[in-house]
Amino acid sequence: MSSELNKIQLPSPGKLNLFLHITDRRADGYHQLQTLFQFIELADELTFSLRTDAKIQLTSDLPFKAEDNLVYKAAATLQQAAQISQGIDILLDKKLPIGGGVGGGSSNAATTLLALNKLWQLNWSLSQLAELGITLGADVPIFIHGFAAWAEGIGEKLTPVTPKELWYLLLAPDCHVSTAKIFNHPNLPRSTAPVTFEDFLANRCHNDCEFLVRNLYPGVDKCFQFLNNLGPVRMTGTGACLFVPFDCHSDAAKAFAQLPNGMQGFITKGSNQSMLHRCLQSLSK
Ligand SMILES: C[C@@](CO)(OP(=O)(O)O)[C@H](O)COP(=O)(O)OP(=O)(O)OC[C@H]1O[C@@H](n2ccc(N)nc2=O)[C@H](O)[C@@H]1O
Ligand SMILES: Nc1ncnc2c1ncn2[C@@H]1O[C@H](COP(=O)(O)OP(=O)(O)O)[C@@H](O)[C@H]1O
Repeated sequence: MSSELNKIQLPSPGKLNLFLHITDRRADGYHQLQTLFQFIELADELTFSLRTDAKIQLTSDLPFKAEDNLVYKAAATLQQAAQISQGIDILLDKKLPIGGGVGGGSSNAATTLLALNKLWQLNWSLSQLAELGITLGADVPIFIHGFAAWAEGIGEKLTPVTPKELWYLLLAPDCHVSTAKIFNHPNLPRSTAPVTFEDFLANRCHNDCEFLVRNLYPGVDKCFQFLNNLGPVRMTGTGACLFVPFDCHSDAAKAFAQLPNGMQGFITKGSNQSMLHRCLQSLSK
């Protein structure tokens, strides 16, 4: 890559938790998980342009202060950790549902760390960036590493796996589920016995948050019941998004066509390598 690089545009893809089991709760309140992360081809877009001063300027149409955005926090945290006096202009074009369990905030933070590592010529390793990233959100490391993974711990112990790259009908119910609210709820199951990848392949896995979220959010339950007529539904993360797998695009499209007006749905493909990393690889050629 050219050392004169001063602008870069990168995708920031979402993820699905193909299953999510809670196996324990740590003394600090965080939950021990087993989950399988796979990327989807649906993505936000971020544009980064170097500034001549040290300011970090973020433009987005999200309805909260730039300083509260994980993109800004990622840039500021890296700038401080690397003791860099260069700044950045960032434009965030949001396409992923917010607070939906597709990990948009964490993905945006990871894309920011990877982009600034290049533009600020820091040469940090992926492991260094992931270590910094986990202080911003539990899912940042998976987006930094960019491969589908079996995850344990709080989501940071990653083993690459290659589940089938199916097509998904993804539905975003019209509500935001707070991750903290679900994890703090007394009725959340917290002692699912550990499973293996073979259990996943044999369809012996589920999402431990799903039942509770459907109970607390009638809008999620309504979408769940609708999708249940189209195929095996599952929730991603702590919700609210739901997905149904299909073997091919045309089957997913047929199901999509049956969505009632007003339900926000997407057809997207699962991917075992993040489109961000495919893009970074093609830039380095
Ligand atoms: C559980 C997952 C699975 O992908 O849910 P989604 O957010 O994607 O729905 C994520 O790891 C979530 O990651 P993220 O949304 O970044 O969570 P964080 O900001 O780190 O944590 C939000 C809050 O959730 C709780 N929390 C989070 C992760 C975890 N393993 N145990 C927890 O108990 C903590 O109370 C924490 O304060
Ligand atoms: N760049 C960002 N994109 C989305 N949400 C963000 C971002 N920065 C901060 N947030 C905050 O993080 C919360 C969780 O957002 P998101 O990552 O989309 O959820 P999830 O982890 O459930 O997929 C939002 O409600 C919002 O307040």
